Amino acid sequence: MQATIESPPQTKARPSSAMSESTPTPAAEAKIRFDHVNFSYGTQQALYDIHLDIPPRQVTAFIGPSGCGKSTVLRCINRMNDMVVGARVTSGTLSIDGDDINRPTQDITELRKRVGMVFQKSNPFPDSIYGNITYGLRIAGVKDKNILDEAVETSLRGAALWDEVKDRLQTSAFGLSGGQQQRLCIARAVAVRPEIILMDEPCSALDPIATAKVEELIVQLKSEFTIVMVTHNMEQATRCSDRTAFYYLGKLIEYAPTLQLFQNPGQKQTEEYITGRFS
Ligand SMILES: Nc1ncnc2c1ncn2[C@@H]1O[C@H](COP(=O)(O)OP(=O)(O)OP(=O)(O)O)[C@@H](O)[C@H]1O
Repeated sequence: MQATIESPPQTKARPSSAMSESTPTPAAEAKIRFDHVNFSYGTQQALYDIHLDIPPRQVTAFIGPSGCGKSTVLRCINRMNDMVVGARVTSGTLSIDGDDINRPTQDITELRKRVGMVFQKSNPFPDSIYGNITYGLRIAGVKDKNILDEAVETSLRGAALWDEVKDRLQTSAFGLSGGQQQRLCIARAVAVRPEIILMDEPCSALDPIATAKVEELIVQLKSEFTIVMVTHNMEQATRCSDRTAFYYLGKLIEYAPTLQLFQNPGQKQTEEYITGRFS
């Protein structure tokens, strides 16, 4: 039996090696499902038998030491790893709403419409605030100014940025502070109404006040979006996420409700990592 989201807590938290001996059971509520996924960069295997269900409209955090594979798992979800020559899923299935996203007929542009991404370092386009938010809609062919205006206001409100920027929408996005730029990038991701938003260490370049705003935003956004975030900050995982996955050396060691994982870890390696006794 795999680490399905309906399982009782004790059975959710298990090492991937234990999962690999089991038979998958469909989880009706899984938005994203990794089913025994192995992944390699060329000849170097980076992920081993990743098996987890990510529920819809919750925040799932990925934690673990540097190089353990968190970002690789995240980038499998929107096939960002395709951009690396030789990188590929070597076995297993990764599905969203039951559809295998690595099937030959998968349209990558469609996939990336469904799966937005926010990066570690904010990356506004060299354009106005308005231009940044409307970019995705304009390349999708939306020309109606009323629709674009409404999307700008809704997205900026959704990213808790509207009040701060509503009087300077036509000014450069580079004129915003680092924290505002990161919230702008979240608003830009939200504007195209994806189903899933991936966040790779979204607060690592921010000060504590900007971090608090982005964390608050992440918690608000989960009412509409499925959020998966990589973080090195365990307090952040505790504050923001519903479920946490701990990885080590390319393996999923433990996956459980966040409070359970931090208060009562089921694996020795998890306990050593979260208590800072990891060697
Ligand atoms: N583009 C790449 N080409 C080759 N190997 C890569 C590439 N990206 C990552 N790797 C390797 O895959 C493994 C997992 O890396 P990944 O970046 O997913 O780890 P991570 O847990 O996100 O690390 P960090 O916390 O430092 O960002 C590492 O051994 C890394 O060297």
